Amino acid sequence: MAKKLLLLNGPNLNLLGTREPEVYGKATLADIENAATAQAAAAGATLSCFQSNHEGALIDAIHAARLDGVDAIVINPGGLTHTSVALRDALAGVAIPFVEVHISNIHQREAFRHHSFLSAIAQGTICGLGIDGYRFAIDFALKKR
Ligand SMILES: O=C(O)[C@@H]1C=C(O)[C@@H](O)[C@H](O)C1
Repeated sequence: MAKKLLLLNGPNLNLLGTREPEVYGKATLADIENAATAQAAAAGATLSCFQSNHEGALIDAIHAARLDGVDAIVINPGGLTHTSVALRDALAGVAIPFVEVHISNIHQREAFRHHSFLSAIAQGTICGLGIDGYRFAIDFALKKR
C-alpha cells in the first residue's frame, strides 16, 4: 500500500517568497509544495498539501487525516507553534506520527519563538535549515515504518 503523507503549513506561510526574505528566503509555498509532491511521488508515495491561516481549519485537516488513512504528517505550524494547545491536542488526538519543520532557527530569534507546543510530541523537529527542512522531514517520513 503506497504511503500517504500530508504536508501542512500554517498562518502566513502563503506569503513565502515575499515575506521577510532575509528570514524565510525567496521560495514560495508553491515551490515547497511542488517539490514535496515530486519527492513523495519519486518514492512511490502520495502527498497532499494544505495551508491555512486559521487554527480551526488546520485542526479539521488533522482530524480528516485520520479518516483518510494518512501515515505521517509534516507540519510547519507557523506562529501557532508558539501559541496553540488546540493544535497540539489535535495531533496527539489522531496519533499520526508527525515531523515539525521551521524554515528559520526559532532558537536564534525572539524569545517568544523559543517554545513550541508541538515539539514534545513530534517524532522530531527541524529548524533553521531553510526549505531543505521540508525535504529532510519528508525523507524521514518516507523511511519511517
Ligand atoms: O521558521 C518558520 O518557518 C516559522 C514560521 C512562522 O510563520 C513563524 O511564526 C515561526 O515562529 C517560525
